[in-house]
Amino acid sequence: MVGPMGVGKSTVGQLLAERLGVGYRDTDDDIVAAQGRTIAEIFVAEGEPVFRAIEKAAVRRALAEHGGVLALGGGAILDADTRALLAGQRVVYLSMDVEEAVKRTGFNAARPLLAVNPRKQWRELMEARRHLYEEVATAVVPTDGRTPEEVTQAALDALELKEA
Ligand SMILES: Nc1ncnc2c1ncn2[C@@H]1O[C@H](COP(=O)(O)OP(=O)(O)O)[C@@H](O)[C@H]1O
Ligand SMILES: O=C(O)C1=C[C@@H](OP(=O)(O)O)[C@@H](O)[C@H](O)C1
Ligand SMILES: [Mg+2]
Repeated sequence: MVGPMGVGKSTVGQLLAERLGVGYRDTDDDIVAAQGRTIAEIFVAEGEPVFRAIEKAAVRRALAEHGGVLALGGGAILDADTRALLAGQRVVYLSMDVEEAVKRTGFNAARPLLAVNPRKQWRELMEARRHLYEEVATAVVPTDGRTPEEVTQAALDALELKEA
């Protein structure tokens, strides 16, 4: 699962794993567990480049170890090596517009990249990232106005996978 922060990768990833009868894993959770700190704490203490290096290793490990549904952090696709690792995988890009993003995240401090001027930052972030999400995706699923269950069904349809 890839897409911007707050789009529902973690929520839909878990529902999708249940529907498919496979395991679920989330690289942000892996990082928090391994580091014993929140993502926000790592950003503040170490800065984004260090977080990205930690994240890259976490994605590599998760892809090697895990065969079910994997949710990535929204910025993981910024790394070219990570994008290369995603080649050959089924990759669902969950998309949304900025107003949906406001509703989903509440633009709160838990997401450090949106802490100052959230709407502007979100638009800039998407300008920098949209083509990368599209590059790695094998399926694009719009989430605007859809419940997590509806998004999950749309993802299943888009992947043309049968339920377990
Ligand atoms: N389709 C949806 N409709 C409304 N709210 C959603 C939807 N998907 C997720 N959410 C909510 O948006 C927030 C962010 O979801 P999350 O799964 O953590 O996104 P991500 O992992 O992409 O950052 C959560 O509060 C979640 O409950
Ligand atoms: O888009 C990003 O750069 C980030 C997204 C977050 O994950 P979610 O997409 O699950 O919110 C988390 O990895 C970190 O705050 C950075
Ligand atoms: Mg998440």
